Amino acid sequence: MRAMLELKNVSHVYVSAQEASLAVEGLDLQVTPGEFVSLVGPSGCGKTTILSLLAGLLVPSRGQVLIGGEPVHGPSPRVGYMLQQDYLLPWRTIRGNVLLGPELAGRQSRETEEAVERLLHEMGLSGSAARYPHELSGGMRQRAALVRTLITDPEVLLLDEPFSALDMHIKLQLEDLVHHTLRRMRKTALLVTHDLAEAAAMSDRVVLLGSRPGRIRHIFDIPAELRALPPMQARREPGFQDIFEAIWAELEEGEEGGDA
Ligand SMILES: Nc1ncnc2c1ncn2[C@@H]1O[C@H](COP(=O)(O)OP(=O)(O)OP(=O)(O)O)[C@@H](O)[C@H]1O
Repeated sequence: MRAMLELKNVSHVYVSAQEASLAVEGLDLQVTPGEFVSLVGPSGCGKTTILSLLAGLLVPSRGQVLIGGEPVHGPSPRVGYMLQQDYLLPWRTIRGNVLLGPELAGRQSRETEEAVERLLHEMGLSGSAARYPHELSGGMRQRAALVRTLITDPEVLLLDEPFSALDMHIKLQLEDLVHHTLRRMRKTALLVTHDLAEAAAMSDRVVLLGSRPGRIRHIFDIPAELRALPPMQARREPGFQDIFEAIWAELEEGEEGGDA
């Protein structure tokens, strides 16, 4: 099967007037259509750099970055981004925020409006569509941000710590909702997170990176019986602790080896 996301021997150097620093080196990764993959690793190992390369916000210093088999030449509507901060426009209602993407793309239609209402309903936001962002809780705002990302129908979602600013119980609920929605829509997703349990509960595979420079240390396949479950349920399975501890042990080994 052709990869939806592909990094081929990718390295990236940040260059400033004072110095050049090698952020990631020799990355090879393929993510198949509909797969959910997480990137974990110590601070500074290049997780955000990888998302920026895939989003077309950075050009790799070496190697190739491909989406759907095509080289990335800049931001593309095939790719949606969800971040820790929701970046909802405070002067627009939730519905107005969600409709911004289609408006800018000149794709306003009855179908789009119906799709917005459907997604708002699925995210439990129908009753809040006419409210402004400051009137909503953090979890509701992130659900609105997810609707805004999904309404442009990207094939790929890049998720940069989208749950990290939320209270634990809201975070667990949102993990389930995002997992369910992306699976149902058969989206390909790459999640950056510092939370190893979140990565293990939500993903098909977990990519562990080492740092200085960022390199792939190990790729963990999540057992099929866990993958079939919603994240909250997967966390309660006996096999969950084993995979969590395997990732943790590998992360610690890297740090002891001066990798962090
Ligand atoms: N704009 C930049 N200019 C110079 N160096 C940068 C820049 N952005 C990132 N770096 C460096 O590149 C490396 C990778 O950074 P990146 O932000 O991708 O890591 P990360 O794994 O996302 O970190 P964190 O987990 O702390 O968010 C780090 O050493 C960082 O200092």
